[in-house]
Amino acid sequence: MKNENWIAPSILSANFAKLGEEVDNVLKAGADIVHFDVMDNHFVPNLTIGPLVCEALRKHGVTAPIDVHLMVEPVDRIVPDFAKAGASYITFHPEGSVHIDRTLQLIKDCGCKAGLVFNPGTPLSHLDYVMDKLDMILLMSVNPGFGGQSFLPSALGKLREVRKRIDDSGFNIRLEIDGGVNGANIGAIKAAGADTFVAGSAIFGKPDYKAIIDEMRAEMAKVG
Ligand SMILES: O=C(CO)[C@H](O)[C@H](O)COP(=O)(O)O
Ligand SMILES: [Fe+2]
Repeated sequence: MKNENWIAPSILSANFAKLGEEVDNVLKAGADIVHFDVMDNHFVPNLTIGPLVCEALRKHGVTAPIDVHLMVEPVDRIVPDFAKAGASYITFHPEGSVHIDRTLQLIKDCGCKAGLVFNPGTPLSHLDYVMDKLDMILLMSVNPGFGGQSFLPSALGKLREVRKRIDDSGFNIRLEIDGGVNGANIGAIKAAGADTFVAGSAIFGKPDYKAIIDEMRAEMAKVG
């Protein structure tokens, strides 16, 4: 199954002092979904934003899907709060949950789409018995915790492997890549099988969001 390509700006690199405006502008510039990085200063050495900010974006009028990437441990306690706050997708790292299957079910029971996130060094065996519960698989192409890092090329082989697993499964699961994505590497990333592209510093670091999003789409179009 072939999904539309989605560009997902990571608001980690946005100007938090005017977040509503930043999200409006990036969506107006052609972004498809909003990538929302949640860090707890425990699972990763950084501390960011929680359900209150997600709710504030919804109250501000954001209607695009919000893709909540939970870099927290433990995961379950915060899932219902994000669902109530308006999250569309909730993804988490297997290392953050004692019972992966239970957490995926919890996310779905809360009315959200569910996904698993793999650090560069996390084995794909965590996928083995849960493919039927997944709406998204997110591969990290940096170690999580900070924006602005360089893309790890080992992610390309891992993407190809997961693309095959998804296609073989017959389920409609999005394949998202996160970390160091930019106009220069997005074509190779798409060719390796991704359909959802998180980019933080590459978009918010530029003065013209539309120009960089257009460039990313043009680079993807080159690989078909
Ligand atoms: O989850 C993340 C970091 O843990 C971010 O989504 C990611 O790093 C995006 O930022 P950039 O595109 O600048 O690498
Ligand atoms: Fe992320």
